[in-house]
Amino acid sequence: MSSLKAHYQVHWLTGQFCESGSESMYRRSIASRVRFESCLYLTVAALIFGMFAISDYYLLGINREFYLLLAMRTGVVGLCLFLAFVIGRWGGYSSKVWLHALPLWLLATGIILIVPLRPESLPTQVTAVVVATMAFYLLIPNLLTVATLASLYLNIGFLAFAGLFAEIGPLAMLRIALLLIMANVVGFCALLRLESLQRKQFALLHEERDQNQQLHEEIAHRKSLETQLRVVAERDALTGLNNRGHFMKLAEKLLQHSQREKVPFGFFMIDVDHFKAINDTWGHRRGDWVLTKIAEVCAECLRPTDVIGRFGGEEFVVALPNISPEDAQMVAERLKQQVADLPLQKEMETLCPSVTIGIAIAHTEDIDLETLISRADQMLYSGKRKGRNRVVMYVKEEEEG
Ligand SMILES: Nc1nc2c(ncn2[C@@H]2O[C@H](COP(=O)(O)OP(=O)(O)OP(=O)(O)O)[C@@H](O)[C@H]2O)c(=O)[nH]1
Repeated sequence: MSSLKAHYQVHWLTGQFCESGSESMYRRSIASRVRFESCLYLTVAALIFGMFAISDYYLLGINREFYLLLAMRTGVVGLCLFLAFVIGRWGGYSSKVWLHALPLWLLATGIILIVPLRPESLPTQVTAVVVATMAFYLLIPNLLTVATLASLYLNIGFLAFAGLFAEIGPLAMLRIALLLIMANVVGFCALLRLESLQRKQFALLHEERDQNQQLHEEIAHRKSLETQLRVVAERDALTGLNNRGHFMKLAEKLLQHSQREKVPFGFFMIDVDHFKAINDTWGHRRGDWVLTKIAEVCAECLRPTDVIGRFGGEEFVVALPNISPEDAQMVAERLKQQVADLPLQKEMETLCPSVTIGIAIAHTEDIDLETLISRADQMLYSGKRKGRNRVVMYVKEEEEG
């Protein structure tokens, strides 16, 4: 936060950002507006300056001074209009500050040059210089240094020419100087205040935007942490299947839903045969690999609505909502076959993986998940006893027998 503040610190005298990066960013953000405003004000100022030719005519009549003034005014107006056009087209405020300064110096020169040609109308010219000074400060936006230098040039030049050509006494000179100093101080302070206020507003907006950005990043980070935590809490680290706890939650919901809808619900208990021998022969690392592959093919065999999980060790469980006993038998047989066809690593070519699957079906009766699991488990062990690599389904008679 404090580094942000330092980043957007405004200089007390120039009204600009102390850091050049921030200043360039600010200038870029207002470049097109400044270009338009400079172009507009410059055109208006040039036209007003030109229109004073009418008063020259009434004051001087047609004589050499009038023609000189007219030539000077025409030159200044023409150049100013040309520069206004150039600024409007290409006047990048951040890189071509001189282009914005040039017309001010031109206008100032024009105003100064009137003094020797019309020395008798000095009071009018003093008013014009005061107005021009204020206009430099207030109408040339965001260029405090440029406006200050141009105003100082105008004021000092005017005073010098007034002293040289207008034959005024020291007291009148002092009065004019004080008036011009006042105009400069007022103009400078007003523009300084405006510039720093605009930059402070810009800084506030950016700080807010940066904070929003940070907040968004924080939210995204938290969301990703949440997802990671959920994965850790719900997934089995080795196979990526649902872990036992999460599987039980999902299976419970599916069973309840099936009972509400009055549709059958199937449950598989799958156990890898002779898995200890696999571990003993090829080591635990390859044993892990076999478990992962079996988990993969099992998951691929199922419908999107079925839910599979690792129950523990080399045991997997599957919940199959809305499935008939015949379909359940078919799915289990397909699953057993997929495991038998498992593509194996070269070193494990002699391995013939197989699984025994116990199935229990909840028809429409009110039965809980624990009972279903225990029935499927009984069938699993019955299959193991009968020689493994088989599918055994729970049927009522068997329970009674
Ligand atoms: N590599 C590996 N082995 C595991 C993992 N979890 C359990 N096991 C092993 O799986 C083996 C299971 O052995 P048993 O319960 O005797 O069953 P089995 O050898 O598959 O024999 P049957 O189930 O009767 O066909 C044990 O040796 C466990 O150490 C595991 O995550 N990775």
